Amino acid sequence: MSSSHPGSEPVVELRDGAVAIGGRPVLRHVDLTVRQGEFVTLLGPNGSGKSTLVRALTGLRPLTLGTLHLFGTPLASFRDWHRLGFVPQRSSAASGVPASVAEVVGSGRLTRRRLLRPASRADRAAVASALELVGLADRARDSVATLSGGQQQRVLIARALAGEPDLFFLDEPTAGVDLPNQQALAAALGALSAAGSTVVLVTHELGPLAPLVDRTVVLRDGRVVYDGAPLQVDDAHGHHHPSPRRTDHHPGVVAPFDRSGEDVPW
Ligand SMILES: Nc1ncnc2c1ncn2[C@@H]1O[C@H](COP(=O)(O)OP(=O)(O)OP(=O)(O)O)[C@@H](O)[C@H]1O
Repeated sequence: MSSSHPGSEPVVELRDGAVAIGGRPVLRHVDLTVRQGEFVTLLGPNGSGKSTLVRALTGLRPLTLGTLHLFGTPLASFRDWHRLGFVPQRSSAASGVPASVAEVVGSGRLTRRRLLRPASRADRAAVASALELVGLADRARDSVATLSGGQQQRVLIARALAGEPDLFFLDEPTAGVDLPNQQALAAALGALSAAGSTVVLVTHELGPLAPLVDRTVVLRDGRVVYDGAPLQVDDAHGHHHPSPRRTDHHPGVVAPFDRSGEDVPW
């Protein structure tokens, strides 16, 4: 099992995980351990099962086979959902109901708040610091609908950050997002990672996120075919190159392995 943080606690442990949807196998024999503080990217072609894996790891998509532990607790008895943040794929922050940026971000505090209690000073501080982190502090009072698509994506990330998760899942957060917004996102995730949070990120294109990554997992046809040192996505050629970045921060990192035995993992 590959790990860039060999000494730290596992926060996700999936053993022999399988997911079938409508009787069709989508994930098969997936073993994945993510340790506290790791920044892991999930790569793989369209339909390889990346989104399904993230949904399975967050408990949203039931496993057909296998076991999942979150923070050392079996999924069935796990209750600390406020420890997880999740930004799903292709979601929009604008709902049609007029809502300010601060309101949307504040909704990310609900898993930490008692029902019907007004927002506390801690809630307001968490919203403010999440907006600061994604670079939207000056837009707090604006209607979400007035923001660009990339800024709305940052609002959703701030909403997840406002819950102060220590395990953060993002499904293609940079898809369709322009470079300045990608850079703002990279800065936010960099700060989160530097503070010790664990990040699991699905992406097709790393862009400014590349320097943050300390481990890459590649899926193909619902299986893990690579788990090891960071790879860079080469969109033009559809394959990956090993990246020299960040492994030098982890001299204990084990050599990457390729479970398929092929040079190019997809
Ligand atoms: N709700 C669903 N109903 C039916 N099939 C599904 C569903 N969710 C996923 N699948 C199928 O499971 C397979 C894996 O899908 P998934 O979205 O996990 O892949 P992905 O690697 O995230 O793809 P992409 O990069 O396009 O987002 C695909 O063949 C998809 O059609």
